[in-house]
Amino acid sequence: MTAAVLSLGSNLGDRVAHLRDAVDGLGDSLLTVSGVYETEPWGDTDQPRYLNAVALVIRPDAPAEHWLRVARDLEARAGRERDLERRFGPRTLDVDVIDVRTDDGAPVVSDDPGLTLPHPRAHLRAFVLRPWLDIQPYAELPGHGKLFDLVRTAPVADDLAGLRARDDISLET
Ligand SMILES: Nc1ncnc2c1ncn2[C@@H]1O[C@H](COP(=O)(O)OP(=O)(O)OP(=O)(O)O)[C@@H](O)[C@H]1O
Ligand SMILES: Nc1nc2c(c(=O)[nH]1)N=C(CO)CN2
Repeated sequence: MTAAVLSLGSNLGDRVAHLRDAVDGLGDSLLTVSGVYETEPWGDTDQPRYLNAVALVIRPDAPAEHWLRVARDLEARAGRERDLERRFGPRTLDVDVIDVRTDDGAPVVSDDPGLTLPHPRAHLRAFVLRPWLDIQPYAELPGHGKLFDLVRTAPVADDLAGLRARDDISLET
């Protein structure tokens, strides 16, 4: 069994529909999903604001790579096009694998560029950590510490003001 934390983001087209389709696409694997946050673009500021959320998924006998395939499938279904000129540019749907745990709760750690775990930029991203805190308040990002500490220290703390909870949108199925 592996459990994974997936980050979902959208800033092109019908953002809510893209997030809802992604959550639907997780099917029986979905354990729970966070609230939705409107967030300032990170890494490349000249683009529309994102809607972000985080999902917790679980599946018997799934290796960590399974979650990367799931992420890529969901992005493809949302018609995501890669702009090689803009690494952090706009997209219909972005699904990142943030953290994967085995049966005993041990984190999967990998420096494979094809699947780096935990996600190498997650500790810098308020748009990942704040929604994650909604669903696992005592979670730890391996190598970086507790979420509740990360969101209270720079650089994440400085970016929290740019997040707005969208309580009018629910991704619960
Ligand atoms: N934990 C991970 N989650 C998702 N993709 C990963 C991960 N680790 C490595 N990758 C690789 O990163 C490559 C680029 O993925 P992608 O285009 O989604 O990046 P990005 O979303 O633009 O940037 P970022 O990963 O910083 O959010 C993919 O080919 C994928 O194999
Ligand atoms: N706020 C926000 N900014 C981003 C996001 C995202 O999901 N949310 N995804 C990116 C892809 O790497 C780049 N920047």
